[in-house]
Amino acid sequence: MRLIIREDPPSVGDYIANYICKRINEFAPTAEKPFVLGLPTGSSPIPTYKALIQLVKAGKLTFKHVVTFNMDEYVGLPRDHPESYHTFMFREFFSHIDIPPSQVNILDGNAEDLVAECNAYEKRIKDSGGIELFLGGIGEDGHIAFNEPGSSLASRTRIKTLAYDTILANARFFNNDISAVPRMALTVGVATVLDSKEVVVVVTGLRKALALSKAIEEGVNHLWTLSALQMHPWALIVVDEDATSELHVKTVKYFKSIEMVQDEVERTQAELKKRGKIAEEQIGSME
Ligand SMILES: N[C@@H]1[C@@H](O)[C@H](O)[C@@H](COP(=O)(O)O)O[C@@H]1O
Repeated sequence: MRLIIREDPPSVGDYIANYICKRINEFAPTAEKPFVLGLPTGSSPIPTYKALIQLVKAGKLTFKHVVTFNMDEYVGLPRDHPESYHTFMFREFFSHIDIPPSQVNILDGNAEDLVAECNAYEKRIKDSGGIELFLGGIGEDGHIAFNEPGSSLASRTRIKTLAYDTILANARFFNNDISAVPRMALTVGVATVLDSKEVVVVVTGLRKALALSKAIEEGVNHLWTLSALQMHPWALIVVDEDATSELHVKTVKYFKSIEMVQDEVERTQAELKKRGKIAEEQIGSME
C-alpha cells in the first residue's frame, strides 16, 4: 500500500486526476478494449472530478473508451432526486466530459428485484473484463463504498442497511433531516473492490483521520473496511494533511520516503520502456 500526502483537498484532487489520466493514457483504450474505471460519490472526490474535467477540456484526456461502474446507490430514492448518486454523478462529472452515457453503469436502487440487480451488476463488471482502477472514498467510520463496519471482507455487490453514523453523516445532504436519509443502499462489496487491478482511495479532512489510522496502522479488520486494502497488491491512498492527524510521525515519514523512491523507480522504468528494454506489464507499483 502507498500513502501520498498533499497539502489540501484541491492538491489531492489534482494528484489523483493526473494519476488517473496517466493510467488511462498508458492503457490506450479502444472500443474493443475499454478502460474500466470504478467511481465513488461524496464530497471528497469532487476536487478530483473537477480536475479530471479540466484535463478533458484541455484535450489531455478522453473518456470515449472508458466504461465506468459506480460504487453504490441509495435504495428507494427516485433516480432524479437531487441526492441520488445517479444525479450526483451526472451533475458533478459525467455531464462535463465526453463519456457516452451508455458506458456509465450505476446500480438501480429502484429495481423491482434488488438482489437480481446486484447479481447482474457483478456479472456486468466481470463481463467488461474487470475493473482496472477503482477510485473510492471512505466514511468517517472507515467504510469503503457502503461497506459499513462489520461487513464481510469477502462481500460482493448486495443490499446494505446503513449504519446510524452514516445516516447522521449524510443528513447534511438532506437538509439535516435524518428521517429523509434512505435507510438502505446497494453497494459493491469489499471483495468487488479488492478484485480490481488497482485501488485508489481519497481521504481528506480531520473527520476521516481516525478511520485512516485504524485502516493503515492497525490490522485488517471488518470494523474498518478500508483496512482490507492491506490485502491488495496495488493500493494507493491519497490524503490531505488534516487526514494524517491521527497517524504516528514514523508512519508519515515512512510513506513520504516511499513516495520519493517510487517516483525514482517509475522514472527509471519509463526510461527503460522508452528504450524498449521492458514490457508494459512490468511497470507496476512497488508495494
Ligand atoms: N457511500 C458513500 C461513500 O462511498 C463515500 O466514500 C462517503 C464519504 O463521503 P464524503 O466524501 O462526503 O465524506 O459517503 C458515502 O457514505
